[in-house]
Amino acid sequence: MTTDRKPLDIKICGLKTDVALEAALAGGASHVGFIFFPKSPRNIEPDAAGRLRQAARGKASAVAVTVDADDALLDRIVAVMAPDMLQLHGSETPVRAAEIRARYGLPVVKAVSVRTASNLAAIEPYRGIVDRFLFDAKPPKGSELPGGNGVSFDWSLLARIPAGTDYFLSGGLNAGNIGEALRVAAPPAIDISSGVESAPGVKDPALIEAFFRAVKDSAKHRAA
Ligand SMILES: O=C(O)c1ccccc1NCC(=O)[C@H](O)[C@H](O)COP(=O)(O)O
Repeated sequence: MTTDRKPLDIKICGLKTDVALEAALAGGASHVGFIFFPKSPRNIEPDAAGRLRQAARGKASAVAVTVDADDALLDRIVAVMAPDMLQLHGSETPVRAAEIRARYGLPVVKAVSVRTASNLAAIEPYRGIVDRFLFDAKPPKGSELPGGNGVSFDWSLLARIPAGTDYFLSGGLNAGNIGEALRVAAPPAIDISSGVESAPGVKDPALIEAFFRAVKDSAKHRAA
């Protein structure tokens, strides 16, 4: 059987070490993400991220994740790390997203937090401005992190997204639930962070490998 579906993009986010990066690349990550948010256990300095992104060059797209960053921080990240893509994971407006895209000439991913169908309407003003969305769960009460909380949302809500919308399905994915997530939402791309960690901010190569294996197994399952 042949299919004209694009291969699934897979982003491993919150990388901080060579070992974790190697595991992500060995598994076949299309994207590797670096978090620039001091409150996060995954926070990384631009020069360290630049060294890792250099090792990923030609193998995976490097994504710089920021939260309502000002131009000074973005200038520094872009100059030092040279990302392929910018992920905006805060309350950036469509105007701000457009400014950032124009200023750096880089593709922009806008994170949107989802709990109910009405949250998905939030993407409409960003259409034609950003290159891709990332649908994540709303952070649990009390969390200081807008992402990386290991919480998922109702994937069936994504059935309402207009066909052709490019997005990462994110939030609470792991080797145990990715098969079901792919079956329910059939997303063009997926993103994972805490589901491949042994402790907050500590990526576990064995969990990364298990995640890629689960993705492959589920694809085999669906093709059979
Ligand atoms: O991961 C973080 O610590 C983080 C902090 C601040 C903004 C964004 C953050 N993560 C962004 C991501 O793209 C995560 O991969 C995404 O939220 C999914 O995380 P998880 O539910 O842990 O898989």
